[in-house]
Amino acid sequence: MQMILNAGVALHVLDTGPKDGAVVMFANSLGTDLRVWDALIAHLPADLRVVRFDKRGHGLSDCPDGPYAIEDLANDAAVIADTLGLKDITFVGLSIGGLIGHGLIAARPDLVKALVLMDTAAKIGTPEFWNDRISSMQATGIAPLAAGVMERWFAEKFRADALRVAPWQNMLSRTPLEGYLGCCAAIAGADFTETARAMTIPVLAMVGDEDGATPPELVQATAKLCGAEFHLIKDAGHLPCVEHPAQTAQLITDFLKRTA
Ligand SMILES: O=C(O)CC1=CCC(=O)O1
Repeated sequence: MQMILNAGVALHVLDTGPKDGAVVMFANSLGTDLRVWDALIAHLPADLRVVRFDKRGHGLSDCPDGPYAIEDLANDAAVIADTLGLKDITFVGLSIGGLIGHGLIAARPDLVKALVLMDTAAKIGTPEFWNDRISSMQATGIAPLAAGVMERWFAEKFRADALRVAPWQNMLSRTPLEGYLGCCAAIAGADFTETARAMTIPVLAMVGDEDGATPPELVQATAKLCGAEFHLIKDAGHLPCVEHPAQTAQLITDFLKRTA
């Protein structure tokens, strides 16, 4: 574990695997921290250098005052990459993590050689949708709404076992409100349609068939814009890395081999 500083904001980073291994960098979703990748990473080849981080306002990273812009979050990723000397990154972005990936490619195309889009799109929702979410969360806090969010995050089969859902609901409920709302504002302002259209690097896209946050049609539309290959994960919601870690790790491993 280490902390990397970007303009006074300390970011929690985990950098594992051989330092000379091919680099895979992971960015997680709204209301989750880097543990969302634990199960998937356990299925990846051991010779990879795996870097993951808690975006600002989440996990063990600092929570500066919001709102944030997606460019702030992409800049955090760039500073982490530069501090660690990362090159030729395959960037894996889940939901807002995918927007961070697009932002990183737009700002620092020299860093990224391939992109994996998991349950994400070039533009997620509308500014009105996110402003409504910000207003209701400001009024109630996160915890009272967290059970409803689980219906978007997980497929029906997974939700049948309350003890499997509990850690993720707790993770969401314990996210700092300022950090969560700051990231909602970043999503509201993010539109990478043109970046996606201009994509020249290889892209892999995948989505759960029961994703209630970024539905399959939305993810597939972004995949088309990027010229990406597209995979539908059965019996999965918005976090297929949690529900189907072996399958999603295999898709990434095969993609890494094809793009090596
Ligand atoms: O609504 C959710 O919690 C799902 C989600 C949307 C953007 C993101 O990162 O997660």
